[in-house]
Amino acid sequence: MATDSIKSSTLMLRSAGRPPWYAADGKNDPVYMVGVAGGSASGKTSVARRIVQALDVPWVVIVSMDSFYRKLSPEESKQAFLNNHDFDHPSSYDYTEALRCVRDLKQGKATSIPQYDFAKHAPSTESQRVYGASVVIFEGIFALYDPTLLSMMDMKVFVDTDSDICLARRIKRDVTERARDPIGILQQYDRFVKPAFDGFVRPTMNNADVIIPRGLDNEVAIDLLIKHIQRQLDARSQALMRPALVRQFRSEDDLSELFFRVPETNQVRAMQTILYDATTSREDFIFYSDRLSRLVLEFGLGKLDLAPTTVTTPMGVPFDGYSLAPNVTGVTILRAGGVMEKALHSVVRPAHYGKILIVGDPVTHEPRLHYVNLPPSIKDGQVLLMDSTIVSGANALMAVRICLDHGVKQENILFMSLLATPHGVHAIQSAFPKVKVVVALLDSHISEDNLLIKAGYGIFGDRYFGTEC
Ligand SMILES: Nc1ncnc2c1ncn2[C@@H]1O[C@H](COP(=O)(O)OP(=O)(O)O)[C@@H](O)[C@H]1O
Ligand SMILES: Nc1ccn([C@@H]2O[C@H](COP(=O)(O)O)[C@@H](O)[C@H]2O)c(=O)n1
Ligand SMILES: [Mg+2]
Repeated sequence: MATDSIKSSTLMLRSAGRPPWYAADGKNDPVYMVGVAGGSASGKTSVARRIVQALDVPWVVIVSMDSFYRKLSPEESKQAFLNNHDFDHPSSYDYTEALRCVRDLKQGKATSIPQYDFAKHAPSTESQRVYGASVVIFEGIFALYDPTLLSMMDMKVFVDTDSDICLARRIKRDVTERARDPIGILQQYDRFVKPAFDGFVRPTMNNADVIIPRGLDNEVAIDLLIKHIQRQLDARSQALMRPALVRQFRSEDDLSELFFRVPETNQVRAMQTILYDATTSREDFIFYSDRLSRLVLEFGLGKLDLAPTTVTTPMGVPFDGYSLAPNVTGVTILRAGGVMEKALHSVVRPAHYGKILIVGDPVTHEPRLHYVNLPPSIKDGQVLLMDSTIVSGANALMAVRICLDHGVKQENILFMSLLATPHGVHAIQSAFPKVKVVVALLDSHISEDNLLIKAGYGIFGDRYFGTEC
């Protein structure tokens, strides 16, 4: 039997969408949490997966309580293999660990979720890294048991399936997926599973907002549930993203002292004019983008913390200066941020390079994280994070969060961009107040859909790479 099939799985569908930290200014709580409880094999995991499928929203994570079974002592483990260990008592779970994960996710933070191996009755050595979610589904027999966890849930669901059906399904599942034999399953069921369901699990039905009789078979109830969650998410996302609200945000005066703008000389204004001119040839667009990239990088590098040093000149005179930052990682946010890499190579010799690929959803234009490649040494030094444009700030927020998750300190991040909106910069500064932001041009004109800087250079990547339609 494949090992994968007997490990508990924390299903994660988080490839797309507005990340929860988009509104990480502490005022909004955009993470929607659903608890799904019920007896063993009642269909909790199946219902949770159906919700994820039907919601079709990005950044959804299912956290299974399987992940939080306590580690057994050697004697307990021996008994477990004899079907004589009680996995159905509330004390068999590590609630502190479950709370740590759920709290992180609820706050829009990344977390590490332990994995469980049912065949070994033991946690796996690996854990699963989750970068955060807009919707968290917490499922397990005791999902509606702990008061602190209950207080974090926006919706509480109990799956109520006939116990005979549960037992039949459990036998089938545990033989095929959890490396068990039917006799052992029945022994464990009589000794622990059934009494615990009656004594501990069923009473948590009282904590539920919604009870789903027959689990997955109850398409009407599941449909209603999904529609309700969708409505809640829509309401939240409108409050967060309505362009009118976003546009009335901030001017340059509202930005913190860690925002730096390249001084607007005539040369800078002229380059801006060329880039903004719809008739500019691609050749010129590339030339002046590269030039502006070098300028913003040179200017931004002036904001890096440097260590003082003294050297001796050829005349034998000591000279007090600085050593250029020894451990710098240049991280480009692809696709458009990649154009700044050329300039980076020409002005600095970073020790390392990294790439984060974020692509806008073709329909919603929300950011999707596709690829992350960051060197392990990134955590020890300063990071130059680069994107050509900051509009809503959503891509930038995602990229900063990923760097933090790789151990980078906020104060070591310098975010550089050619063109930004004040509200995009403000979004970064609200979420990550210690990050320095350096831009060449600031423009507060934004299109109705909140995607383009209206008076700006259009879609930078398309003009630079010649992929305009
Ligand atoms: N409505 C259903 N019809 C048939 N099989 C189902 C149904 N719901 C769940 N199952 C199967 O029953 C087993 C237990 O379901 P699962 O969702 O894992 O339950 P739980 O997470 O509550 O233990 C799984 O093998 C699953 O595929
Ligand atoms: N090593 C273990 C750990 C747990 N169990 C059983 O799993 C059941 C909970 O999972 P469901 O997906 O069925 O909700 C629970 O009833 C435990 O008895 C186990 O058999 N072995
Ligand atoms: Mg399950």
